Amino acid sequence: MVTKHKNVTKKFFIERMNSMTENRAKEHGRNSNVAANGDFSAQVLTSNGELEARFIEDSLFLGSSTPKSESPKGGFSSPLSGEEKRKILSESKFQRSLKSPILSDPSTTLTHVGNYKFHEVFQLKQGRYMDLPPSKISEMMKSNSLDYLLLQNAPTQSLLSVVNSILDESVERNNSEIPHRVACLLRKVVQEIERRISTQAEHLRTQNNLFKAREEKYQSRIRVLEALAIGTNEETENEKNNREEKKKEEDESLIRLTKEKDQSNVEILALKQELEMTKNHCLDLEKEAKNCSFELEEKLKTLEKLYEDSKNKVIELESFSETKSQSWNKKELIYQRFMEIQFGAFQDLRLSSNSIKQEIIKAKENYTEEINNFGFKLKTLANAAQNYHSVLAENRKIFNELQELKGNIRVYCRIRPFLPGQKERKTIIEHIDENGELIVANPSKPGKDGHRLFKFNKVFGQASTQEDVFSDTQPLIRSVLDGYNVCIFAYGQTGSGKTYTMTGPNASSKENWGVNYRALSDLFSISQTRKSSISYEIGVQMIEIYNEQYNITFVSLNLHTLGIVTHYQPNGLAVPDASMHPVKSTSDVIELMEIGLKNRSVSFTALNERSSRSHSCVTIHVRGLDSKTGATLHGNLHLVDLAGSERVDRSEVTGDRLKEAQHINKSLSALGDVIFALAQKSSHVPYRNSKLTQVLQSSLASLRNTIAKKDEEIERLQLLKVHPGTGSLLKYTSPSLNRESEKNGNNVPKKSIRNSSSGKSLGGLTEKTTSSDHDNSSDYSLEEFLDQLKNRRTPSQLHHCQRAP
Ligand SMILES: Nc1ncnc2c1ncn2[C@@H]1O[C@H](COP(=O)(O)OP(=O)(O)OP(=O)(O)O)[C@@H](O)[C@H]1O
Repeated sequence: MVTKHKNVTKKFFIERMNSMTENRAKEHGRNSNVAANGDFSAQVLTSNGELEARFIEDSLFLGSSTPKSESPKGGFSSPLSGEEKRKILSESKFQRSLKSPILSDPSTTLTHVGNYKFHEVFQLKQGRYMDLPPSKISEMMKSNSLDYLLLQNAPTQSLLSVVNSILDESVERNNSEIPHRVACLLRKVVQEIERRISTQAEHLRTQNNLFKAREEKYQSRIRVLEALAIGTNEETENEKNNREEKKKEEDESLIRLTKEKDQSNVEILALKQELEMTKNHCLDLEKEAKNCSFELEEKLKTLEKLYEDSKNKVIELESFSETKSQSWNKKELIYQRFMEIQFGAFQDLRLSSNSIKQEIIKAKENYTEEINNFGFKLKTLANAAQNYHSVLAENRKIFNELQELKGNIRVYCRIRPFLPGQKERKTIIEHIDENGELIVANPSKPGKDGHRLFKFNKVFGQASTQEDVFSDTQPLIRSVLDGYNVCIFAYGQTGSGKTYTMTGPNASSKENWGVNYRALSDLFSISQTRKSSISYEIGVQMIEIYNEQYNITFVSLNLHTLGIVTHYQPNGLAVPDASMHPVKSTSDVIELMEIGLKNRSVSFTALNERSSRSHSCVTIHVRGLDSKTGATLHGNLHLVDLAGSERVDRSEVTGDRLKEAQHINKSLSALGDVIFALAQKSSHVPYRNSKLTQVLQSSLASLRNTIAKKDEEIERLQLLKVHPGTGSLLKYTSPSLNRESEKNGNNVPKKSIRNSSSGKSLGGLTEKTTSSDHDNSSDYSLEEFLDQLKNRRTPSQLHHCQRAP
């Protein structure tokens, strides 16, 4: 059985080798007799343990296929002996199975060597070697490339072919002599071949030893296997299977290991790269560490310095805090003392606050008591206040009755002093009585005729002030606020001081204020004192009458001519377009009146540098509302500054100025007529004879009622006669127009009536004239006006007188 197994194994090897040989032979395209004969020269065990039989064709012996060779084994004829050839052949037979790296694939050896192509060299045909010139052979021999390549890289078969060719050529030519150089070449070739053979032989010996060892090994295995096979075929089979499985596992493990190895290699590579990177990184870190350490050293130095500084500062601060704490300790002590004082004061305060509290309680009680008393007193006062209004009304009534007793029409005379620069003359004023009598001297007439007596309500001398003049007017202002109409006229010849008396030289100083401003100022002050019971509204109108035409002096500087007013205007001027300006204070009135005065018509005359050529009329309307009763009061105050009257011949005026003078005189005569008619209770009062009387119609009409019926609306008329105190001026007549006054004997001395030589009683109007002479220097128109009052002369007569030379 063992033998059988041996044969099977041997057979297996043989078959395997044959198949390989066949394949090899196919590759080389030739028939291998050796394979066919089942001859194999060697067995090769691969590293995997796989037996592989290789038939290695040795090209060295394939050279026997050369057609020229006579040798059945493909040998070649050479000078070698037959023994040597056999030896070579026997050795070749064995070595044929060996693989020679040099001879294994001649086709793959160099095809290009240096500048020479290998096949060119070995394609040199027979006979050419001999034909080569010595120089060419020498060159070839000298050529390292040829020599080297020929020997080192040329296939052995080729080398042998070359040698054979050379030898064959030499034999054919029967030339026993071989050129030296060829011989050298041959020797070299032969040497190379010998070297190769010896190398191969050495290699083969080594291989042989190896094979022998392996063979022994395999044989021992075979023996083991045979033993095993003898033991049990099944086990063998199993073992075989196990072996195969093991082999498979080993293969798998090998593959796995290989993979693991590859993987490990990859990992190693990655690790190496990582290591490299880490090294670089470490280098960078080292650099950074160096830099950092350098910086840290610097910082350390700085910090040390700072530490030193801070140490010093700490020392300083400690000393400073020491001093501070000492000062604070001192302060604390002071504060403690202060607190103690404060605490003591606080205690005192608490005590005093308690006492104040007690006092407050007491004061509260007193206060309550007083409040109660006050309440009681207040009730009494309320009762008194209730009575106050009735008392006030009573007072007003009594006051106005007193005014009426004094006379509703009053005439005052003011003597103007000499003006600075005026020629000093002897005054004609001889005596001024406190009762209103004025005695004027006429030096041109001797005896009794040289004196004239005039009677007025009051005469103001040359030394009288604006205040003195106003003092007698003042009560009338109160009457306006009580609802009376008051008319104050200033008349007199040009330059006698009418405007001075009514307005004053300038409004800037209160001392110089005339009747107008003082009256208004009084009006406002009285209205203020009464405002708790009566609230007043005050308005102002101002017009001028120039050449029998109206000018509304507040409107503008341009004169504004209006038509004649025909309708009756109660309590106001009969001029519809004269605007009413509400005023709140005296300054408002001053402002308005200054505008009016600027607009007033003035011109130069021989008697007065700046003569007022118009009648100026300021009307103040007062409306009072009694807050308790709701009753309303209406009163108005006319302040009339009449134009200067003059004798036309004396004033030496002509043209427009003459016309102005005539208009002025005419209107003054008309005023005299109206007053006379009113005093006479005449059925006809000639208001329409002049614009002046038309404008004042409503106010003058109430005068008539006053005279007729005492209970009705009362009008008061005050005539301020102003004349210069020079000797050249007129004899004067003093009218007292109040019949009631006359009855009471208040205003008109009986003596005057008795002594009247030329005058007649005119229903209460009396006059006393001590001289009937008409002084040429007298004021003609005024004279006429007064004469009219005395003699009831008609305006036509007056007109006639004016024309008389
Ligand atoms: N009582 C007085 N004291 C001082 N100067 C006075 C007095 N009265 C008038 N004068 C002065 O006399 C001059 C004439 O006065 P005023 O202009 O008032 O007269 P008049 O009567 O209004 O004149 P006319 O009728 O022409 O307008 C003025 O310079 C004025 O200052």
